[in-house]
Amino acid sequence: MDFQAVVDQVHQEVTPHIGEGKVADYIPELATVDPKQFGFAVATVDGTVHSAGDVRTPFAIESISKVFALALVLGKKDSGIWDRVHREPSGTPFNSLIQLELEQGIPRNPYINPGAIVVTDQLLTDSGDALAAMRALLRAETGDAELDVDSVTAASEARTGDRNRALAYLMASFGNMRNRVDDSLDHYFRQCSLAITCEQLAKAGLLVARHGVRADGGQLMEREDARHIIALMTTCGTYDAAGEFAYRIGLPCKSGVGGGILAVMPDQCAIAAWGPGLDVHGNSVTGAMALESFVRATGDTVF
Ligand SMILES: NC(=O)CC[C@H](N)C(=O)O
Repeated sequence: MDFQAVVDQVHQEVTPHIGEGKVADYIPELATVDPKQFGFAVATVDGTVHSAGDVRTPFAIESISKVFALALVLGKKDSGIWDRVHREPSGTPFNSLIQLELEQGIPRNPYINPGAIVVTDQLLTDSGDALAAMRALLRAETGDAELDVDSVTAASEARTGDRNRALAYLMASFGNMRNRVDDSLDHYFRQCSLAITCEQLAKAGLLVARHGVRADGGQLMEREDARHIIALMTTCGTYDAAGEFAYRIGLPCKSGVGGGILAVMPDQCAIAAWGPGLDVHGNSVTGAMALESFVRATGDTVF
């Protein structure tokens, strides 16, 4: 398939819509991002990248980091993580508290905020430094030794992170946190603030598309673990819009409020779309549009 032609077509189709949606403003630093940006990149499993638009502009990875945190935790056998987080779609917003109390502090899945905080807490226990582990992984998979946290965004997340604190302390009250709540949250806020470009995200996503095989050929996790990560992207990766994403796009996706969406076509490619304007569920408007257009052009879905 001529992926570059497909990527160019996607870019052309989305261009009239660039700027649509609303940038996240509950994290003040994200509100300063120019909404009139858009990038689209496809990395095929052989490592080739095709891209168009603003594909070398860094943006905050936000909740897409949850995929990589889970990969690192699953890469270590017997972490016991599935005793601490379930695997069902929540049908609620990513930072909702309601279900968490009703379900005794066990989050519905690892891709909503409480689930991701538990995963980061586990990674902190396993590695001694969750942020360092994730940054090292992303540096290795993207080939960019400079990839790092945007400290202004991280400070902004921490300053306005009361909802995440409430989630974490509620879980602690049920005995579902292993480290000091503030320590785990510090790693969580910084992992969300890692700055990544669209091209880099597509490359890093190959880790998932290749079922755990790293850029250097090593195996981060077992093939079955990667299959689980992909399944959860389909059912929970875009929160209370996961059903709509499966219907419209038909690819496993993980979104973040920085406007990025990572999608994978297992054993074929990883696709990254970025547009800062979000819909009411916190998913990128142009990112979703781009993925829809990509699937229309290729005819490839997992269904
Ligand atoms: N959906 C998201 O990207 C949420 C991540 C964001 N850092 C938060 O914790 O609220």
